[in-house]
Amino acid sequence: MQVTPLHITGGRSLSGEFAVQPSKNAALPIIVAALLSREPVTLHGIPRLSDIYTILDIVGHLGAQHAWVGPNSVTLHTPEILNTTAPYALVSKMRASFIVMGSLIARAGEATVSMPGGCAFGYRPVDQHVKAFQALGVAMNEEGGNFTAQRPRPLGGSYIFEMLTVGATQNAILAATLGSGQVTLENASIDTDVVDMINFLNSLGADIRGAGTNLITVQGVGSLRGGEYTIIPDRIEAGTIMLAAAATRSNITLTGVRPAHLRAVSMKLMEMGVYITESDDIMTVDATRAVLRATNVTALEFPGFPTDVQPQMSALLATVPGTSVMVDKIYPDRLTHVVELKRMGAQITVSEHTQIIQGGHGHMHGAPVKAADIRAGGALVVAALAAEGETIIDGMQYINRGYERFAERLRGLGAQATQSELTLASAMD
Ligand SMILES: CC(=O)N[C@H]1[C@@H](OP(=O)(O)OP(=O)(O)OC[C@H]2O[C@@H](n3ccc(=O)[nH]c3=O)[C@H](O)[C@@H]2O)O[C@H](CO)[C@@H](O)[C@@H]1O
Ligand SMILES: C=C(OP(=O)(O)O)C(=O)O
Repeated sequence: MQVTPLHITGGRSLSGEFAVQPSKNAALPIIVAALLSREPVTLHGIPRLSDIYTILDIVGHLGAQHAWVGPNSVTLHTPEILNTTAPYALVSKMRASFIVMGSLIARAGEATVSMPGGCAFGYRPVDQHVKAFQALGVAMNEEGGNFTAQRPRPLGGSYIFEMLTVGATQNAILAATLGSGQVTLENASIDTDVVDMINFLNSLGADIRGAGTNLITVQGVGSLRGGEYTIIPDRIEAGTIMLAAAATRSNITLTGVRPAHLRAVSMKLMEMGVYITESDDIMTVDATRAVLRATNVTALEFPGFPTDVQPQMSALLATVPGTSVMVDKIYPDRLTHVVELKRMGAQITVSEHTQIIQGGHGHMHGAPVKAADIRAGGALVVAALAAEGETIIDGMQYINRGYERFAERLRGLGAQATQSELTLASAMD
C-alpha cells in the first residue's frame, strides 16, 4: 500500500486542544474477543486505522459479520465460526492478530494460525502463547510457520508466564473464557489493554477475576451474551502528543485521556522540567516555561515507561541539552528511528542496545526520512515538529497503522503538516 509522504515544516510552537483517539492496542484484542459471543456486540471507541480494518478482515474471514454503525462504532455478530484457519496473508500485517487463536480454541475447539507479523524491531517470539495453551490442555503443533491447536477437553489448570506478556495473557484468557474448566494464570500482564479486554468480556457475562493484578482466574462459562462496550483512550497516541508538546516547547491540552495510564510518561516529563496538570480526562502539558533537562529512560512493562513511546522519547531527548540514555527492556532492538533521526541532526550512538543521546536545542533540522514502523514514524513526527525547516516523512503506511488522520489533527494544533488526505482515505478502503 503506497501513500504519499507527510511534509512537516517545524520549529514552530504548537497550542490548543488535541482529542485523543480511542486505543488501537485495546481495540484490536477486544474485536477478537467479540468472536466469543454468538450475539451481536457493539463496540464504541474504535479508531479508524488501517490495523482496525485488517483485524475486521480477519474476524470477517472467521465468520464475524461486521458493520460500522457510527464514526467510531462497529457492530460484530458471529452466530457461527465459519473458518478456523487464519492464513499468513491476513495475520502477517500485525502481531495482535495471533490472539485469534484463543478465540478460535474457545469457540471452535481448533485453530490454525500463522506466525504473526507486525513491526520488525527484532525477535518477537510466541513461545509463551504456545506454552500457556499446552499447560491448559491444548494440543499444539507447529509446521512451516503455522501453529495448529486442538482442544480435546475443556481448558483447565494453571500457567506461570516466564515474563510479563500482554499478548500471551490475552490469548490464554480468551481460550479459557468458554467451557466448564477453571484456569489460573500467574505472572500475568497488568497492562491496560489486558484489563480493558477483561472488563469487556465480564460485561458480556464472562467470569474472569484479578484484572490488573498478576494473578488472573478464569472460570469458564457456557456462553456470552451480546452487549455494548466503549474502549479506553489511546495512551500511546497521548504519549506521542505529550512528547511533541515538550519537543516544540509548547502548551497543549489533551482531552479524552486517562492520566492514570500515562503516569510513567508524565513523571519523566516533569522530572525534565515540563509542567503537567491533570483533571479527570484532561491533561495539560506546558513546556513553555522551563529549560528542559536531559534524563535517562528505561522502557518496561506497564506501569513502566511504554516501549511504544520509546522512539518518540528519543526524538524529544535529541532536542534537550545534555546527555540522555535510553534502554528498551521489552524490545532492545527497537531502534529503526535512530538512523533517521540522525539524518535530521540528532546525535545518537548505540552501544549494546543502549542509545546515548547528546541532545541540544537547535540541533535538529528538516530532512527527507523514512518510517520503518509505527512508533519510529511517531518519533519522526515529533522530531519534525521540533526541527527547523521541512521534513518529508516517507513510510506513512506505518504511521497510518497507529495514528488516525494525523496530519489533519496536528494542523489543529497549529502544525504545518500536509499529506494528501484523498490518497490516505482511498488507501484505507
Ligand atoms: C509488555 C509490553 O510492553 N508489551 C508491548 C508489546 O506487546 P507484544 O504483544 O508485542 O509483546 P508482549 O507484551 O507479548 O511481550 C513482552 C515481552 O515478552 C516477550 N515474549 C512475548 C511473548 C512470547 O510468547 N514470548 C516472549 O518472549 C516479547 O519478545 C517481549 O520482549 O508491544 C506492543 C506493540 O508495540 C505494545 O502495545 C505492548 O504494550
Ligand atoms: C508495534 C506495534 O504494533 P505491532 O505489535 O502489531 O507491531 C505498535 O502498536 O506500536
